[in-house]
Amino acid sequence: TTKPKLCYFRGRGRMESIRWLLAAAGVEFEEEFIETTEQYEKLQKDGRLLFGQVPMVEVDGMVLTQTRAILSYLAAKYDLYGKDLKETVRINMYADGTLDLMMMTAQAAFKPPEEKEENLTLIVKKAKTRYFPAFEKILNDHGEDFLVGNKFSWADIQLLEAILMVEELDASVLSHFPLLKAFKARISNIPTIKKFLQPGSLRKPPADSHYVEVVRGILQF
Ligand SMILES: CCCCC[C@H]1O[C@@H](O)C[C@@H]1SC[C@H](NC(=O)CC[C@H](N)C(=O)O)C(=O)NCC(=O)O
Repeated sequence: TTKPKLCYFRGRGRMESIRWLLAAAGVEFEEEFIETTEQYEKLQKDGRLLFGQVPMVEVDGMVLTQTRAILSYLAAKYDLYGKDLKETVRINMYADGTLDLMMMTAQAAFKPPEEKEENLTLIVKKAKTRYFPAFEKILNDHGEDFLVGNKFSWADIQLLEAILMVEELDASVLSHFPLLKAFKARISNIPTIKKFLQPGSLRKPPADSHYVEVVRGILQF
């Protein structure tokens, strides 16, 4: 079978959660990096970007865009989306929350220098006062190893990804969240995730100024 092909910039952005989900599911994928405006315009001209945007993933004979549509398709395809609708809606709630948090970090690199520090402080504050307390409570109330149905799901993958992303901004961010600390250790040790966290995997580094310049140049913003 042909591997899924991911088409995005050479960075995290909105594509990183898709890389995480595929890696956690043990699915190998290929990547096409958009480095020039010509590449981007060709994709648009060829009608491969429904709304003229990326991420775009070619999988199962389809050309998919819209990050959440792609994530939910892959979560369902790899049995990471709950056993019934009530589990699925909880996974969606948790996934949307972590996506909101991760999009804040994705856009942080694009803030003007004078706003950078304040914005990063705000992200860590949101993580510590809004998102992590919610997940700490879920783990506490359900007393299970995973967020939903005592089974590994897409929600667990996104929460770990979000935790690691915020720890890159403030390494002590979990100091008041013991259950999240244990969750992080547990999920990081799942073999497919452990492998993805090692050097040499297709995981992307935090955005640097070169990445920001390339994306700005291509998207003309
Ligand atoms: C570090 C990542 C930040 C890079 C910038 C990205 O963050 C997003 O805010 C924008 C980009 S991602 C690239 C952007 N894609 C989207 O905004 C997709 C949004 C869509 N709802 C989705 O979820 O996939 C893009 O193609 N824009 C061209 C343009 O709309 O004409």
